[in-house]
Amino acid sequence: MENILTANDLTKKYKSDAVVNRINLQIPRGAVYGFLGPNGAGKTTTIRMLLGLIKPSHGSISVFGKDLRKNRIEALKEIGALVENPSYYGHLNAIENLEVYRVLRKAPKSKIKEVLEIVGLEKAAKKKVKEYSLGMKQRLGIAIALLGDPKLLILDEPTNGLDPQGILEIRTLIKSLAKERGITIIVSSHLLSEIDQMATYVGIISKGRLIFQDRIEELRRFASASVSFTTSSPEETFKHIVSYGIQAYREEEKIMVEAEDEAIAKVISLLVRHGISIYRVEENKKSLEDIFLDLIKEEGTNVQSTFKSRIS
Ligand SMILES: Nc1ncnc2c1ncn2[C@@H]1O[C@H](COP(=O)(O)OP(=O)(O)OP(=O)(O)O)[C@@H](O)[C@H]1O
Repeated sequence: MENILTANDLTKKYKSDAVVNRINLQIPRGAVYGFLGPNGAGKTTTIRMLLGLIKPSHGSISVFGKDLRKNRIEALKEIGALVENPSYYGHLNAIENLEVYRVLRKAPKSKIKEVLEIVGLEKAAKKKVKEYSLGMKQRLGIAIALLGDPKLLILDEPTNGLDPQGILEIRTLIKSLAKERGITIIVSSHLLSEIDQMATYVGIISKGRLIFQDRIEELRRFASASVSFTTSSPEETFKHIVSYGIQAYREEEKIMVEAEDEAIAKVISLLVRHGISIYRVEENKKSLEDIFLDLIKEEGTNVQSTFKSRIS
């Protein structure tokens, strides 16, 4: 699939600290790309570089096949963004706020009604923005970002601070912008549960490094279950399973095996053949949240090294 945005070796250093450290991003056309990482991981810094708001210390960014450094104005025309608390004129209503940006963007007047409808603010269009809820303000921010008919929308933590209803509304809006309008979206968050519910691709950043990037299904694959065997002789059980060529590991008295039907059936018949009593066979599903936490742990984990091969 064609990448609408790529970043190579992107790095930002403050003094000698690399807060974004040689990351490679690939954002496929039409994706909702969840840019996930704990607070302070480097999401905002990366996004600010993608938007040309700060200069990378090293590396390059290409938007729609063009180098951002050389074609800044042209590239940025195709991008709409909502980055941290946008400033509004509180004493003006949504239409009046949008008018300010419409003139700057040189968009036609008809755009204002259109974007208000897209974000579901048409009924509140004449209300003063200072009376808006945070969720409404975020939707107005997205409306402003849509004024220039962007092909790529970059949203930095758009659901931060919202109540569950507000979060749901923004999430629904993001999904529909991608699905119905074909807009590619990069959306950052520190919550995997958020990203899980709207993203088709995910990039995970931790301490300035990109530690995973792929389709969200690939991340889910790591949430696949393992099966634990509790038997009369863990030692023997482990020995037999491994000698049969099935991957297994020990967790105290339990022997863990990947939960593929064939493997489980083989293990059971093997143990029965060797006269080992099977007390319990249990399925243990690792949640996506567990995987995310594993990934961002200080020390590299098995999961992380498995993921490394997925990052180009
Ligand atoms: N202008 C700056 N000078 C020095 N350090 C900075 C500057 N801007 C950001 N940082 C540092 O870079 C790191 C990454 O910050 P960044 O805001 O990109 O993280 P983030 O992933 O967006 O987190 P959050 O969700 O908390 O905003 C942080 O440790 C931050 O303190």
